[in-house]
Amino acid sequence: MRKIVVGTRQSALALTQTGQVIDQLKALCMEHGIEVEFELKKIVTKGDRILDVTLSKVGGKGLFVKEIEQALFDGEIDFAVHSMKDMPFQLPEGLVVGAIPEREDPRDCLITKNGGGFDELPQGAKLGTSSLRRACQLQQQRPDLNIVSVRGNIDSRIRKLETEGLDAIMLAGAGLHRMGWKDRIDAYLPTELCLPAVGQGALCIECRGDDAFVLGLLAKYRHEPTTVTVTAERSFLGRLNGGCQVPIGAYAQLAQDGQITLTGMVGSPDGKQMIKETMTGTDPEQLGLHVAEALIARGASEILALVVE
Ligand SMILES: NCc1[nH]cc(CCC(=O)O)c1CC(=O)O
Repeated sequence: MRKIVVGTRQSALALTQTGQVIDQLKALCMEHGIEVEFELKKIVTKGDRILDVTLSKVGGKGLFVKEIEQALFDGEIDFAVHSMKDMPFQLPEGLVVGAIPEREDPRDCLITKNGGGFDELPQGAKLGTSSLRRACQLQQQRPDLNIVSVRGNIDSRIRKLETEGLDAIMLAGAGLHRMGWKDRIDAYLPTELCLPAVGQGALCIECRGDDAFVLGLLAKYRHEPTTVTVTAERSFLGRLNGGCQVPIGAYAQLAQDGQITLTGMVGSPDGKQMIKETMTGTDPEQLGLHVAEALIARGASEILALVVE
């Protein structure tokens, strides 16, 4: 029987979502009469070791995936489960996205001290997030908010609500849903108020480009609407060169008739500058490029250049 070794980070969320992927793949194998055994391998990444520095200062997104990709190259693992939003735009030569499974809720949400929603945050409220994208969009609505940087895994961030005396923290709903912590969420932020990160709520199954067995299995697991919408969002990100952690958001939806609607935003961390565009099309890659180019025509590159410095 063929054994497939699955690589993952060792955070509670990573282990939970990888376990869920393996369970779904096992069911799929049963259905198709494919005999496979799965083994989980935990990998400690640089992003997990450096938790006390703002991500953008230590090298951005790639931090969570490099060691895992090395394990793929070395044949120590056969595929890896990542959060799509942690994936850099370009994969290294030889590795591919084997499948994008069905997306969880893409929205950001609030866990608040007083149990209220966004409108109930007190004047000058201390809001914990280290995402420049979240800071930008909430400060644009509420310049009085006092943004406090909090990093760490979602469990430690929730603890910081109390230990750091915050009024609220902002997290991706998807992570909390997957952990079974839905009841901790006090409010969902509509995507019109806070555009999610590119790929938020989606997973990325990465494997070797020449592993026909794994590719064949993963092809059965792919979710078409999620693949289309996330492809549009990532095409947008790629055109803006948004490889590291920058205030960029995007969200695409696919209608019954095949029309994709993509909204993209670029802003400054203080929310004083923010530009947004929405367009519709049928080719996800082209649509992503068009929305990015519309924002570039309105000064997106200049806004982003100030952040990266
Ligand atoms: N940046 C960390 C990260 N990467 C993926 C998720 C979970 C949500 C998802 O899968 O998109 C989170 C936590 C968060 O942003 O709250």
